Amino acid sequence: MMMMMMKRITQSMTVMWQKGLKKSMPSTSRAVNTLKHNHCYQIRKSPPLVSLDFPDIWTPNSLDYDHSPIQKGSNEQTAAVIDGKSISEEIISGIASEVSRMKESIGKVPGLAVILVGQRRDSQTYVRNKIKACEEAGIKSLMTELPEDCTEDKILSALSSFNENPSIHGILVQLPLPKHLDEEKILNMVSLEKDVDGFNPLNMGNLAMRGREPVFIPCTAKGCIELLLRSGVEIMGKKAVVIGRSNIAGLPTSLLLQRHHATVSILHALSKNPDQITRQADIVVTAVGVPNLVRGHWLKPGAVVIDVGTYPIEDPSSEFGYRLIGDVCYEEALGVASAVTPVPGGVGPMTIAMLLSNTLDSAKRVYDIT
Ligand SMILES: Nc1nc2c(c(=O)[nH]1)N[C@@H](CN(C=O)c1ccc(C(=O)N[C@@H](CCC(=O)O)C(=O)O)cc1)CN2
Repeated sequence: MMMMMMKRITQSMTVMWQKGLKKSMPSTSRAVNTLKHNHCYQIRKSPPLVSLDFPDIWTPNSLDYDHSPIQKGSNEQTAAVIDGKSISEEIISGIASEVSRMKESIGKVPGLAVILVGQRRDSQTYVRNKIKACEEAGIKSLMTELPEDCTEDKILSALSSFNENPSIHGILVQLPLPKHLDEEKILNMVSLEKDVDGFNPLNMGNLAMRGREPVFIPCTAKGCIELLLRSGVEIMGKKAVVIGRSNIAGLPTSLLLQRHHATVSILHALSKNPDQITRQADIVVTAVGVPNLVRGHWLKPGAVVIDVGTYPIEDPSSEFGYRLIGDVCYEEALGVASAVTPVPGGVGPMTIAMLLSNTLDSAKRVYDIT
């Protein structure tokens, strides 16, 4: 009975839709031909896909930047500092124990391969830190360094040999790549089962889709969620704002927060009145690399703030002549938020811990260890 009623409703809806369509469609073929030449016909074609390929440039004109002086220590500190460095050390020490058990039981260890192209100082530091962390955890690492002007073929051939190497369970290409290289083509070449960065579009697509599981979750996004969970922050049902929509950090973090059932808004360089949107958020994750973008008054009292941004500024007094600052005006945030990650020592070390965790998971999958 129910089925029949449903069928009738569907049929009558189809008839109504067709009638409506007929009304708006010309009845003779001559009229159809005439329409093909005017813009009404165009409306029935799919609209062109809007490209995301322009860079999100955060200029003072695109945003209501607040240039008022930073309120250093004027408010009493309400926020706890989320110590990403020590949390990451704890995680890496757990990974080291698992690796040592794996070695004892099957005589194998996880292996990570890193490809670094060019001489960017920041990329060199991150890769050095990744290799050092692998050593601490007992993970084998291989590294291929290529010159700035290397050809795409050189990278593809290095990738192909790592893809085939059974002692390598994770492969990453350090980003960004020099401009002349086709990042998409290169990342597509990383075998899905070894894509520990989670940047293969199939992994990212599966992360975005209901009922699908990515093989790997991008490390920075995973690190942000891990920091929230380990700090006892509830995500389900909370309003989260992610500032930035990069493939490396903003996009996967917004997808992962959705998976954890937050209500997610994404802000970018063309967003209007970003401060009004962030002020409603329980959780703010910012990943744009604009120093001090998020001022104290951008935050709701008690919000949790995760700062992914890192921006080097000259500092002759520091060991390497520079120091890093984040997207968040840290001193102001401390007086408004309930918890804040510092830069350095917040999300950065977690990115590396999550890379090791993905590499260990990959090896466990290969050797069928639970
Ligand atoms: N292939 C990838 N490329 C890039 C990624 C990535 O996840 N995969 N993310 C960023 C850079 N990144 C990892 O590669 C990364 C950034 C920062 C840190 C970190 O530990 N930062 C420290 C400070 C380090 C310093 O002394 O400069 C901190 O914040 O405390 C680790 C990894 C872009 N590219």
